[in-house]
Amino acid sequence: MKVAVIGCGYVGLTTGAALAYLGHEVIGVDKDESKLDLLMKRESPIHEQGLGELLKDDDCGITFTADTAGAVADAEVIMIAVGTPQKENGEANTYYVEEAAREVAAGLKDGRSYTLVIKSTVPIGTNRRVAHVVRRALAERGIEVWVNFASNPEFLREGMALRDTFYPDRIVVGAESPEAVEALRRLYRPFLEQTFEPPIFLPRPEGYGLPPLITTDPTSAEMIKYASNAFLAVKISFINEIAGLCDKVGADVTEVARGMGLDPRIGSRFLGAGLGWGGSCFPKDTAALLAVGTEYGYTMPIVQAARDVNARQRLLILEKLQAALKVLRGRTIGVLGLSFKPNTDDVRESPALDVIRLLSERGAHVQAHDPVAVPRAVEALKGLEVEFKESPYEAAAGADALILATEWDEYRYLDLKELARRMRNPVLVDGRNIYRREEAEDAGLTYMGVGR
Ligand SMILES: NC(=O)C1=CN([C@@H]2O[C@H](COP(=O)(O)OP(=O)(O)OC[C@H]3O[C@@H](n4cnc5c(N)ncnc54)[C@H](O)[C@@H]3O)[C@@H](O)[C@H]2O)C=CC1
Ligand SMILES: O=C(O)[C@H]1O[C@H](OP(=O)(O)OP(=O)(O)OC[C@H]2O[C@@H](n3ccc(=O)[nH]c3=O)[C@H](O)[C@@H]2O)[C@H](O)[C@@H](O)[C@@H]1O
Repeated sequence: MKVAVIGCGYVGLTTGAALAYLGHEVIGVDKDESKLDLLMKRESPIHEQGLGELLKDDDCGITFTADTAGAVADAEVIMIAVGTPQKENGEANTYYVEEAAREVAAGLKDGRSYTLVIKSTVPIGTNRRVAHVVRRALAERGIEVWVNFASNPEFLREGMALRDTFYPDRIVVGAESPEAVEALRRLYRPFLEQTFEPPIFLPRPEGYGLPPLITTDPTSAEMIKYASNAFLAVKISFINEIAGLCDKVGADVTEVARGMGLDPRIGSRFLGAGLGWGGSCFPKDTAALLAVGTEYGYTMPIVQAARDVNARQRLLILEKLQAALKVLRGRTIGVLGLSFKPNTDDVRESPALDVIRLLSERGAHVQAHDPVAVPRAVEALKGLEVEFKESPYEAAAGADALILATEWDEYRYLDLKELARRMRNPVLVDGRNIYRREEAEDAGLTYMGVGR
């Protein structure tokens, strides 16, 4: 099928490249010139496992342009995957989605039919709103075009974006018209039936079954997306709340999570206590859900509490440091990890950066390391005096304490004795609970985890 994807960020680029690999004729549109320059050279503007390889793969014939109207004219399916950032009042900003919709409408051809899909995470009612925007624009142009609208929320995780796209847990389509559902069923058939030959670097996971296609109305589809993210955020905040109590009573939250997670009704995933959640989605999507509630005069105390607990997690780490060092002002603190999670260079709402900001506010000097996210962190932390180091050992050198903020694999196998030797004061705050206490203490470190 001919597909146009508007917005080549994490979602648009991953989806577009994967659909092109399946054999669809995909054209990706973006307005960001520096991004487009890289894409034209078939280089990935984001650090995402396998994406660079996929873009260079002969089977992935995706092309790129800045011209939305030209890209959509002959497309059968048009996907909008632009950002929906948080507004000051917490609401999701749908400006970019509506702008993209207007640009799409300007390119549609008289007498043709299209399926217009919203992949961005958008507040309830946005699909209807976009339909209105497009129909009005077409009426102004005085042309007759049949547009079938669909909401097709995305569930991929950064760092695993291609894996989640090729091997999804489910595909959700919210549409009023059977034509839209049929178009998306055709588009995704190779994923639904797993009939494609997996890319060499992305083998089909063992035991992976076929993903269900959930068809529903657009409003429910929009709600599925927000409810899923909010639930995951609540789950992490719940274990973090338990971790705080574990600290007080002397239990080990990793043991508690293991014991809880074996109950299939609970499940073991997303019970990792630590610095809390960040990223471009949980913070913004929980805020957006609360804002929708407010619009209807409806409070959502569980989602609110998840956010409160999450904000408190960052402060708890500082309290641990204060307990160990007494005074933070004038201290040197090493920070390992800057991205909001491993395997990505995304630092949006990163817990690591929040901790660095708090440390700087309290007069501590920070020296940080990250395997890939330093350039983005430099940008995000502009104005703060943070030193960026080439290796984790350099980040530890001369430090009064070291905080493990992001659990990159390379931090799992550090020579802890060497870290301790390089530090002025060998205090290790394990903000992701990846080390064993005995191992750290044997290496001469004073160990502090979260909830253990
Ligand atoms: N990042 C993630 O892991 C996931 C994100 N989402 C949702 O998907 C949406 C997109 O997120 P990301 O891909 O992370 O955003 P992003 O910020 O990485 O990419 C958005 C892209 O859209 C481009 N853009 C904006 N307006 C445009 C226009 N009028 N025409 C063409 N291009 C335009 C921007 O230049 C940018 O490259 C958001 O609503 C987000 O909540 C959903 C699931 C996962
Ligand atoms: O809507 C989105 O954008 C996406 O948001 C999340 O994906 P992502 O933000 O990429 O990353 P996650 O793996 O969910 O991690 C989010 C945050 O939670 C933290 N986390 C995760 C798991 C855990 O046990 N503990 C924990 O603190 C991570 O460190 C990270 O800061 C969801 O997992 C995706 O399904 C969704 O599509």
